[in-house]
Amino acid sequence: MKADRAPGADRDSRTGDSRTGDPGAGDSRPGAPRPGGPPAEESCRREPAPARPGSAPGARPAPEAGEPAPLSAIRGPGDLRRLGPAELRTLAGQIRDFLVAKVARTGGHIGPNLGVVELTLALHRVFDSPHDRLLFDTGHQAYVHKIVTGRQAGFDQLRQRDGLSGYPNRAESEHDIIENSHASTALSYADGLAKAYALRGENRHVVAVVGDGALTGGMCWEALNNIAGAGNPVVVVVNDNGRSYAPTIGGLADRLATLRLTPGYEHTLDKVRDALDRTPLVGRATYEVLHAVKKGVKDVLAPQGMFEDLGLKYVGPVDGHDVEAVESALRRAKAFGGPVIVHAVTRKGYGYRPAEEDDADCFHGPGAFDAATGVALAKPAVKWTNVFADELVALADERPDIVGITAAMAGPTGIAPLMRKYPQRAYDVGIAEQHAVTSAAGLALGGLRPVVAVYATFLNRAFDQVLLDVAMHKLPVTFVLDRAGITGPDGPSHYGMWDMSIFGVVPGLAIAAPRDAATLREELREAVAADGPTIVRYPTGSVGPDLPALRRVGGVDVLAEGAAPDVLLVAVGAFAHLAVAAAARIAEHGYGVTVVDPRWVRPVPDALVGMAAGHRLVVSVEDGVREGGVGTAIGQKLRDAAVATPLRDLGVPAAWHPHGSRGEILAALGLTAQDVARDVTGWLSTLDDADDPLALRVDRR
Ligand SMILES: Cc1ncc(C[n+]2csc(CCOP(=O)(O)OP(=O)(O)O)c2C)c(N)n1
Ligand SMILES: CC(=O)[C@@H](O)[C@H](O)COP(=O)(O)O
Ligand SMILES: [Mg+2]
Repeated sequence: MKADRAPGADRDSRTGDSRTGDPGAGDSRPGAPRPGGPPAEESCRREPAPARPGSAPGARPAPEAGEPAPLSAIRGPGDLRRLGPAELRTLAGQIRDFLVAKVARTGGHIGPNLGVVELTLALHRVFDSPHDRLLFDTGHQAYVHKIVTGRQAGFDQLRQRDGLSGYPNRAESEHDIIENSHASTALSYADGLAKAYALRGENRHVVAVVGDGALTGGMCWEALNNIAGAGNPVVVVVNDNGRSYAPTIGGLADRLATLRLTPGYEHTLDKVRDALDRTPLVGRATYEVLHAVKKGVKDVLAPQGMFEDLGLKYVGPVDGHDVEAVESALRRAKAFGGPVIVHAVTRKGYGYRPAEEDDADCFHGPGAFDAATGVALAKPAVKWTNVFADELVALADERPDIVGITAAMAGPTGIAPLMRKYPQRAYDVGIAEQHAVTSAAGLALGGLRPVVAVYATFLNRAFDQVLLDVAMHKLPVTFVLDRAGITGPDGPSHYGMWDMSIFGVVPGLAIAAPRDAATLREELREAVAADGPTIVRYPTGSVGPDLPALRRVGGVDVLAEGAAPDVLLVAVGAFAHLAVAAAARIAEHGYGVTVVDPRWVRPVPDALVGMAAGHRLVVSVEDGVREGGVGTAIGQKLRDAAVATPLRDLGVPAAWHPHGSRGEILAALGLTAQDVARDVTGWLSTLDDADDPLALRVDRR
């Protein structure tokens, strides 16, 4: 039973990647489908499903006459189990309509979720959540799971402050478990859960849904090794749509493609089966014999030894958009009683033409868009990512040793333009940040100048590789961290707030935090010219206007200064704009403020010591975690230099801050110009009154 297409007028597919304003990632990237290689299956493009006679081309066929409208009646998984095939078909179509209508308004992971409608329905019909545990790797594809577990009403506030999370969330539902949006963790959770149930004698199934992209992450294979070894009844559902953002790369992707795209094998089998079904008596027996032969045939034509050699039973490939076929595969897996892989072949964006035809990333995670056309609603703006992408290509034009690395995010991190212009000098390593770092170390040892572009939050998992494989070897690798600081809609596991603290302690590694486009270009060039490892980090979203310096002292830019040296306000990165605005407010109270941008924030520049000694108070403000951050490091440097000027450091508290918009979260943390001005003015007036300059209370909220 095939899925229905969501309604959709004929419309142009969205042009390019709205994240980077990239006019559309050509597919000349390494690892992209080879010309003449597998069919456009990986491009999430597909032939439109056959519409019912009489319906408009591309429109979803009208529900079958007399079918009940099941979506509104679905309040929990139990309601799914009462549905027959026709109602499931209607429900799948209604869920697609629902997803497009809601996510068009809020933005979110529409593509991944359109691809798992039937898969999720089948999961909840075969397994008994929450007694059985359903885990979603990365979790961005759990909207359908939320729809069928009683949370339809929350989608109007999807990913908004105090609204529904875009990922599973235990506070929302007993059906949810993994809240971490970092890929490749679900199988390890599943291994642990299954071991716990086995030890406690609890008869509960553990099912983990993992994407083909997440499967390129090393932790998955560590987990599979253990799952196979433990022999517990873990069901691993590989949601294979051939994509991360771009087509999934590497040998694993090729093997999965072989499995799902061996038309000869599947076609031959269908033909043989049809022919024999028409042959009475002997036909059936003959087919059973052939079916036994099938294993051998399959091993030759579509070798899935990869999994079976690990000791994992393999079931599939199964059409992930056919609820009955998926259910049948899941029931077999459930009954198997040991570790089993169910290989479901799906399509990202399935059933919504703008997503199906979006070659960039199949509407992986767009902002708000016009449901009728798929066109992004946000006005294109120059983003930090665009500035980096352009400067990297300029650098590559000048220096043949410059190469780029991405962990399956060439578009979102700005590596795509380099990949298009110099396909041999840009590497997509899959969702494998640890490998990306040490592979970059290898590239550097080989005489090249690697630039590793990842989101700040994802570099956390590669701390050891940065520390020992790169920095201990003093290798000139540059890490460009996009989405540094508070991002917003993706919630706490996505906040790139840890980098200046955890990587700030790495010996020999220098961290730059540009404040605008001009300093991003300048500091990127300084970074790739450095002898040792460097990080350049900047926030999500559009880049503000350039903020020129009055002068530069020892590498530190002076951005503003007042009549008297009352307070030295040290602004980290993009917070320079906030600091300059706060300084104007503080000046209204008669205090003089010197605003400086250190540019290179770790190690702390020496020039700050002299500047601090000449002021009554030092205040730092950073879009990063406060504990162990730049402010902490400045305080240590002042103490080491016996400079007694009191210091107060403002930053993001080390805590799990709930999702919302970046502005809302920063305001809630007191990181606005108004809040900073109020704090600094308060501290200065305390200094005026106190005879002990250190009698400063820190009454941060
Ligand atoms: C460690 C890590 N790196 C990068 C990402 C960004 N990311 C989110 S989803 C995604 C692609 C996932 O592909 P796949 O697992 O195949 O799921 P699909 O979106 O195709 O359903 C990536 C790279 C992440 N969440 N975690
Ligand atoms: C699930 C995931 O990790 C990414 O898809 C993330 O949601 C992208 O974030 P941006 O929207 O900031 O690119
Ligand atoms: Mg995928």
